Amino acid sequence: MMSSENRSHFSASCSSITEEARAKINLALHVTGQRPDGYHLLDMLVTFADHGDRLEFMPSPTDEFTLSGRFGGTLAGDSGTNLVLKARDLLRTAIGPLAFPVRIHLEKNLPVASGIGGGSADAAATLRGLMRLWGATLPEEALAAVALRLGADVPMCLESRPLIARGIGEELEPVPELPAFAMVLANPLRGVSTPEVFRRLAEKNNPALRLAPSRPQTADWLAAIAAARNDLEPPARELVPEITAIAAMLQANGALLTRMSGSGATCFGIFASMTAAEDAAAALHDARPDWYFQATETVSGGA
Ligand SMILES: C[C@@](CO)(OP(=O)(O)O)[C@H](O)COP(=O)(O)OP(=O)(O)OC[C@H]1O[C@@H](n2ccc(N)nc2=O)[C@H](O)[C@@H]1O
Ligand SMILES: Nc1ncnc2c1ncn2[C@@H]1O[C@H](COP(=O)(O)OP(=O)(O)O)[C@@H](O)[C@H]1O
Repeated sequence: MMSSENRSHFSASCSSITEEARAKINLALHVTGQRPDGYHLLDMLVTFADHGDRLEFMPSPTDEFTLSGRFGGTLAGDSGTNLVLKARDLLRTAIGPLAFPVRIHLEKNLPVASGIGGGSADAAATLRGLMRLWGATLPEEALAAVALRLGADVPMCLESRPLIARGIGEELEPVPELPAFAMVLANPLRGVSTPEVFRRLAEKNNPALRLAPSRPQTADWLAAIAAARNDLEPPARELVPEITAIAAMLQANGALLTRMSGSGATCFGIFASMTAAEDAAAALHDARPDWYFQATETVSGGA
């Protein structure tokens, strides 16, 4: 039953709050070791796309969760295990009685289990949105701990701006010099299991990521990114051979640089302009209408 406090929240404000859950892109991902608990130590250069899922939050007499969007159906069957609801429940426990019932709607535009952190971005957007809706404040460390419990990528998705992430993703350093990139995200719509890719990794102690601290020019950044790696790409390519094909398609359509993001299978191509990226995405869509191609501009570090 709803308490009188909850009822007053519901009647006082039926306006909704929206949050963007931007796709996360690992421009580089170096696996540098493994912790005793099995988690891998990573060095990552990460940025975020101006494209992603969209969440809406509003007070409600009872908790509710609904889904829509191109990939909403993929998650509909197991909404009980959705990271959005895990984030809501963990935050509610941390906040206490202020956390009245909510209706949450998730427009799922990002492919699931695709290396661009859709679930992590949704969880982070839920933390941001519900903090606003509930008018709650939590010490920064407490919020960071809630985020990390939800997944290694959730702390960086809370930030959603260019950064270097180390450890398993809990050590974050902003990169304000990173420029925006015109990009195409490409995915053959075969989900990849992150633990399975890590299990197949042949070498766990690889050289760390080395980037000079300040490179304001896009061409310099492209050269630095090209010199880095995604160590998860070879094992992911074994699991999903289409990754090799999709990277070649991006290149054939004018990408200056292509790489896989996260544990795959999404690959990104960086283009000279948004017009070039949009033209490439349209041509790729015509070639494979059953795959996912999305032109997007990434956020700049200075934004
Ligand atoms: C690989 C990355 C790179 O950004 O991205 P995605 O491919 O998921 O997008 C992430 O580190 C993924 O983070 P996230 O998706 O939150 O992973 P979690 O749910 O915490 O972990 C899922 C499983 O992956 C493995 N895992 C994950 C992270 C890590 N540093 N080492 C690991 O070995 C573990 O087996 C873990 O049980
Ligand atoms: N809101 C959500 N969006 C996507 N996946 C989710 C969500 N909630 C739970 N999951 C589960 O989390 C796993 C990882 O999903 P996702 O974050 O999309 O992967 P990745 O980080 O590789 O892009 C999937 O197996 C999926 O079933």
